[in-house]
Amino acid sequence: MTLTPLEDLPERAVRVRAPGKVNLSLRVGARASDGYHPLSTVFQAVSIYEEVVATPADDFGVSASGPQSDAVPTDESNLALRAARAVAERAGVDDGVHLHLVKGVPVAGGMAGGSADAAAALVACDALWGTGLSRDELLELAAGLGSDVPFSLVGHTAVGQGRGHLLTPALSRGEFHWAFAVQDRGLSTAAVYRAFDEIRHPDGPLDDDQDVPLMQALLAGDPAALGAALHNDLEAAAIELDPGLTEPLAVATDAGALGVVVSGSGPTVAALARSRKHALAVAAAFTASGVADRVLTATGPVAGARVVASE
Ligand SMILES: C[C@](O)(CO)[C@H](O)COP(=O)(O)OP(=O)(O)OC[C@H]1O[C@@H](n2ccc(N)nc2=O)[C@H](O)[C@@H]1O
Ligand SMILES: Nc1ncnc2c1ncn2[C@@H]1O[C@H](COP(=O)(O)OP(=O)(O)OP(=O)(O)O)[C@@H](O)[C@H]1O
Repeated sequence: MTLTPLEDLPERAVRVRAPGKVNLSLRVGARASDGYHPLSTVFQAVSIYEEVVATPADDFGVSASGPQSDAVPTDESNLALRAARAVAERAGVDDGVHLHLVKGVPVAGGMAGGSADAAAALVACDALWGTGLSRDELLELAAGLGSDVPFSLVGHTAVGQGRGHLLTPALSRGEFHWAFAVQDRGLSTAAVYRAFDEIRHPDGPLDDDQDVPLMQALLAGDPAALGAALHNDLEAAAIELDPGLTEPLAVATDAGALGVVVSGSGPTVAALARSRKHALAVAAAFTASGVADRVLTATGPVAGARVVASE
């Protein structure tokens, strides 16, 4: 990724980077009366980043550049803009801010790109305005913006419960290597959950014990065991809405991926590789077979939203 050179930043700019994510396991219960599904999920933050540059302004505004940035709304629905307004309201700040988003994470791709923008905007506005909000206050604002936003703040590896917003850090050893098959066409998260409701009718509480082998694989830093334990309850629903997704899943398996899974609500397909070299080989197989509009490689886990430049 190309970062804006420090000397090109406007006066008093704060630049924050936040990662995309993969759900290593995503277990989904029955839709509750608030419209959300209870989750038991294991998040890993990966080295595909959103960059948010916050500069002082009279009003609130947002712009975006990078792959698929045409698909990012620049009106009040933008999650980063909503995050900035939430910080201003909580801290009683009267100033405005301009946010420029450099998109690296696929848009509507199941890797929490908008959530990463929101987490980065929370951190950037807190730093720009010197509001000094506590970690807990930022996490509370994050949860109010979206289920995935708290994890984008925290990063690394974490178990998510509730709507996915209640986080417990998880131990993970070493570095895991990924290849991603990205599609230009996105999937709506709400539509995938609705398709899940049509296909599956979960009863009883979520059984966290099913992820014991996955947690052990993370603790041991064992990619083969992690590959075997990858799981996503939303995968069938994503495939129903986008049947072409079976192709990248099959290509990654043929290329020797240790495990392959639809990322979150899709349509990005995540393949776990043996090494960086193997991740490049899986990515090359995605490209050669024409099953992806774009391919990415990454490692995980990585840190959550962090200031990378401030002046
Ligand atoms: C698929 C995941 O990415 C897995 O981490 C998340 O569950 C989605 O998180 P998100 O994009 O931050 O989702 P939100 O913006 O909170 O919700 C979007 C929509 O997804 C559905 N939704 C989301 C989270 C959840 N636990 N149950 C749901 O049913 C709801 O219909 C909601 O209206
Ligand atoms: N800053 C933003 N960047 C991208 N999309 C945004 C943003 N703010 C709002 N959106 C809207 O949210 C939708 C989903 O965006 P996003 O890229 O976060 O999807 P996603 O990665 O599939 O989300 P998740 O994995 O959290 O379900 C987009 O189609 C867009 O309309």
